[in-house]
Amino acid sequence: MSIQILRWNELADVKDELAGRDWFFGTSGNLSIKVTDDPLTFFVSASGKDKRKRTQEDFLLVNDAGEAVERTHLKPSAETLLHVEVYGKTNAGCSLHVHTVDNNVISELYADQKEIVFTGQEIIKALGVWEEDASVSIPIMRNHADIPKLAREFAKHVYGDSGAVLIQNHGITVWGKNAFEAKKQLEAWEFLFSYHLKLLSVKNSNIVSLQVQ
Ligand SMILES: CSCCC(=O)C(=O)COP(=O)(O)O
Ligand SMILES: [Zn+2]
Repeated sequence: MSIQILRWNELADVKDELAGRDWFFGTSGNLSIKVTDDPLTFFVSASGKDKRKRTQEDFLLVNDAGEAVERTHLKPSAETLLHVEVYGKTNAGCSLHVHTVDNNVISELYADQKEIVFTGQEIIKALGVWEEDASVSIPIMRNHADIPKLAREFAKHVYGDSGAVLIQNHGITVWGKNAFEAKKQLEAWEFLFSYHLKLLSVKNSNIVSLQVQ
């Protein structure tokens, strides 16, 4: 099987799994997977598609400028330049971007701090951190409608072959060695966001019920 078909299927399978989690609200989200290093080419999701559907037009091959390398009527994701930054600055092989309610709420709640830190959660090991009572943090950056500007700001947080960035009231982008590693990371961050919001909500309702007693 050609490397292109292998990578296409790998990305399509990850897309199906994220779709199964209902992480592609209203056509939001985009995904990419590296195909060749020199010259850089990668498959990126076509813009505006319903990412819950699996079709032959889900991805197109683009170059290091995020432009289609073959004639196609498909448009690369509007946020392809962020994927360009990931492959330009790291050795990552896959990048995933989803908008969830939890990642948007966390990004809004902690926007002023420009990051959120999590400590002492077992799931942190899925992020490759194995020390006892370890902490992990994820940067939170402002959203920009201008995509080249968004990509330039995003690039400031891109280093290391795996990583993650929250974009305020927009979504999370993660990258990793391959599709499996990127998805693992995405699931770990979303677990931490969901846990944190649930904890805040339980604590808050306990305070309210104590006040009314
Ligand atoms: C419909 S959400 C607005 C665009 C966006 O943020 C996104 O992730 C999806 O854009 P794409 O061009 O990749 O479909
Ligand atoms: Zn987006």
